[in-house]
Amino acid sequence: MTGLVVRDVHRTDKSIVDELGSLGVATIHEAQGRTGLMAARLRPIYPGAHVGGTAITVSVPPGDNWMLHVAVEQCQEGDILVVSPTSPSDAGYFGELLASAVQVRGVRGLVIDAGCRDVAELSRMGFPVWSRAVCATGTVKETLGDVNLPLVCAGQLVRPGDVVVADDDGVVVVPQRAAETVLTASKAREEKEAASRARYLAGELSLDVSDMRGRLAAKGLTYVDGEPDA
Ligand SMILES: O=C([O-])CC(=O)C(=O)O
Ligand SMILES: [Mg+2]
Repeated sequence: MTGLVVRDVHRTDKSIVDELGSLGVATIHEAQGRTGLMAARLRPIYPGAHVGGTAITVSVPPGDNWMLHVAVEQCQEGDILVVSPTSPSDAGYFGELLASAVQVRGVRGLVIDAGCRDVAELSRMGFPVWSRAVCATGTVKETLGDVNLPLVCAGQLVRPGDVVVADDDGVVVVPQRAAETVLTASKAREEKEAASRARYLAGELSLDVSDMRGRLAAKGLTYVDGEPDA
């Protein structure tokens, strides 16, 4: 297909998105059954960024950022741009100019399985990007792609309007239909970890806090004095 598709988005409820966005990527990933995590090659361009938002998906040809300009018009407050090239590319698709254009529209960040550039300016602007490369190579505006169709980005299926949360640990996608359930499970996990943390800080061993001793013994772990038998 050579034609361009720009589709309307039905976004996840904002209060759920914002609550998920306040939780860590590792927590959410665990709470949704260790699913949804994008490949570890996506790294933040500066440390400490932590955002949650609704996905605007952009499928782009290698070395061509035209569809990003088309996508800007579709963005609303609370969105995160999720960009994936149809073939691998490290080119610098996105920089401070495009960031200016989307930041005024309330976009919270960019996730791109390709390159970005102008990272000093992006850092100064406080516009977070998770990318597979930082690369000054420019891109052209020649070939159409798609905006707001489901796509695969860094190994994960992302549908427009899904929840995307990103922090120093990586990027996780929460499908819109599961968002409320995953939020509940994530909050429960946070509470459980808070209780464990308090016990660790009080000097208890994780072996006891998590009842591991019986399972270790069942596996045959033995404690010996001196040298183990050869
Ligand atoms: O202009 C581009 O193609 C990408 C860029 O550097 C910017 O957005 O500032
Ligand atoms: Mg630039």
